[in-house]
This record gives sequence, structure tokens and C-alpha cells, in this order.
Amino acid sequence: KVSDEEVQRLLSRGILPVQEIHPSFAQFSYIPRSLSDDNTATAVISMFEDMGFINTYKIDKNTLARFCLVVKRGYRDPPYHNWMHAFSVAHFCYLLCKNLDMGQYLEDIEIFALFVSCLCHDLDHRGTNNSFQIISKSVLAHLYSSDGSVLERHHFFQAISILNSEGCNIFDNCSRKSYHRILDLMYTIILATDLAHHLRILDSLQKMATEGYNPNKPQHHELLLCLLMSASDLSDQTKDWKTNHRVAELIYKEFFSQGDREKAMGNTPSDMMDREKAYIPDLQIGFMEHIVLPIFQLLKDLFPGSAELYGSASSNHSSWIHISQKYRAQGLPSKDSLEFLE
Ligand SMILES: COc1ccc(Cl)c(-c2nnc3c(C)nc4ccc(C(=O)NCC(C)C)cc4n23)c1
Ligand SMILES: [Mg+2]
Ligand SMILES: [Zn+2]
Repeated sequence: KVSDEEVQRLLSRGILPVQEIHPSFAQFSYIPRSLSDDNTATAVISMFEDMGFINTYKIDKNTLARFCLVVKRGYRDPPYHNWMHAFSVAHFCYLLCKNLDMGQYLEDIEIFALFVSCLCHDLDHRGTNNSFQIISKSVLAHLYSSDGSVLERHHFFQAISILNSEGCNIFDNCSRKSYHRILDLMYTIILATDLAHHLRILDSLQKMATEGYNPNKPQHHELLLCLLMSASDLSDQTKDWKTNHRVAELIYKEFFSQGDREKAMGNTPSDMMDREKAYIPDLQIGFMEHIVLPIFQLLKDLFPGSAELYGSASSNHSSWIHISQKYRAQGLPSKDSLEFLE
């Protein structure tokens, strides 16, 4: 799938320092989606280098290059859940490591596993959610539905199968003990990307933030990894308004396609997936109030240095409220795409 020429071409220019990719590459304000697709694999290798993982885990450069290209090709091209989403999620994880003193909270191997999980967390996503797998009786549902988190289990096993393919195992030079620890961490972290899982641990997350993080508690390490993964998965919400509403357009394009398919199967889609019923501004306001803002509030409680992330998410929330009032007043149908925002 990935030729030796492609691997050599990726390595030919050597590992680019992150500053050469963009002067503000390591700032929270940087928009990873502004990078062109053919520079993303190079940027991933630069992030591995900049976080010291290539040295610490003795990663062979050819193996790393091939792994990055195979993971990139392991994504399909739905409107939202594509490689650019995975790349932006991994970039945000990199920002957290560079801007917050993560080493005071987590072991290096946990941060390493988190970054690799971000890259792999939505592998082979089809642009439909877990309930669609069940109602459509998809192959994935047949494989994993008894345990729940159908898609997330698939994403994890896709990552394992990439690691097991020729010349792609970036953990080759790790000890057996580290190898098993990394895979256990990846399983926990990728399964945690199911929003239903996040909602289940929300009380424990609030409790941890209230009593204060205790690096001596393994449970706190696991909870923090889940929180950082969810925050990274939703990091588009902490960027500028242009990114925020562009991403909303992609998500609802994906949702409405699923809704169309559910109708074609004779099923009734949820309102947020029904292009005839969805009022996007209000759906966005609800999602930000129930999911996004609480996550970045927790992050702010645990890492005061991350306050600006809550600030930008909050200002995007205000923009949606302004839009909701403005267009509701004018009675404009919301089922048109979000062009009215341009
Ligand atoms: C962290 O895992 C995921 C998985 C899939 C998606 Cl699409 C997202 C995601 N990423 N950005 C968004 C935005 C801007 N709006 C969303 C509106 C609704 C939902 C949704 O799934 N609602 C049902 C649930 C609460 C029971 C997800 C949304 N979302 C995150
Ligand atoms: Mg996912
Ligand atoms: Zn995701």
C-alpha cells in the first residue's frame, strides 16, 4: 500500500524542525487544518522528534515514516472523520505536551501512548456513528456490538493490525514490558473516545478536579488520559470562529448523509441527523454546553495554563447563541448549509 519510494521521499528532506513548518506551530492559536495534506506526514514526524519520542523509544526512522503513511492511508474520506481530523487531534495533543507541564502529571510512556492513540483513534471511520452500525447490522456491529463502543473497538484493532504489518511497528525497539503497557494504554485511550464513555466518567473527572490531581493515584492517570483524549478530539472547538463553523458544516454534512441513509432504510433518524428537522445553531449550543465547555472547564481546573482554551470555546459558544437569535428572528430556514455564516 505504501511504496519504499514514498517512505524515502518522506525521509529525504530529513526531519524538519517544527519552527520550519510554521513559526507558531507549537502555539494553541495555530490551526493544524491550515497545513496542506501533503505536508501532514512530515509534520507528524517532526512532532515525534520534538517530543523526544524517537530517541526515548529508539524508533527506527524508516519504520516511523512507513507507520505515518500507512496510518494516513488508513483513513477514509467522509466529510469530517478523515485523516485531517486525526492529524488535528494529534497536533492538539502535541500542543498540550508543549504548553502544559504534562510531565508533572503523566509518565512519558503515557504521553507517548496518548499521541499515537490520537493519530489512530478514528482509523477506517465510515462517517456513521455507533447506533448506525447496530441498525444497519454492519460487519462491525456483528463483530463488536455485544461489548458496545463498536467503532472505537474497530479503530483500536485497525491500529494493532497496522503495527503488526511489515515495517510499521514503531514499538519494535521497546522492551516487552513497555510494549504491553503501550498497547494497554492505547486500548483504554481509544475506547475512551466514545462520547458515551466520557459521559460515564464525567462524575469521576469532576471529583478528581475538585480534590486535586494526585500523580500517585494510577486511577488519576487513567482519568486524565481520557480527558486529554476527549479534549483533543474536540479541539476544533478551541480554534477561531472560521474553523469552528467550517467544522460544524463538515459534521452536519456527515450527520445528514447518515440521516438520509436511515430514512432510506425505513428508519427515523435523530433530529441532529435529519436535515429537515435539525436547527444547527441550537444543536451546536447544546453540544457545547453539555460536552465541550465542561471538558475545557475541567482542563482549566487541572491546568490553569490552559485557560485560553476555555476562553475560545466559550467565545465560539457565544457566537452560536448570537447566530441562533439572529437567524431565528429572521426565520431563515436552517436546513440550508451554513453559507449564511460566510
Ligand atoms: C468525541 O467523540 C466524538 C464522536 C463523534 C463526533 Cl461527531 C464528535 C464531535 N466532534 N465535534 C462535534 C460537534 C461540533 N458537534 C457534535 C454534535 C453532536 C455529537 C454527538 O455525537 N452527539 C451525541 C452524543 C452526545 C450522545 C458530536 C459532535 N461532535 C465527537
Ligand atoms: Mg471516534
Ligand atoms: Zn475523533
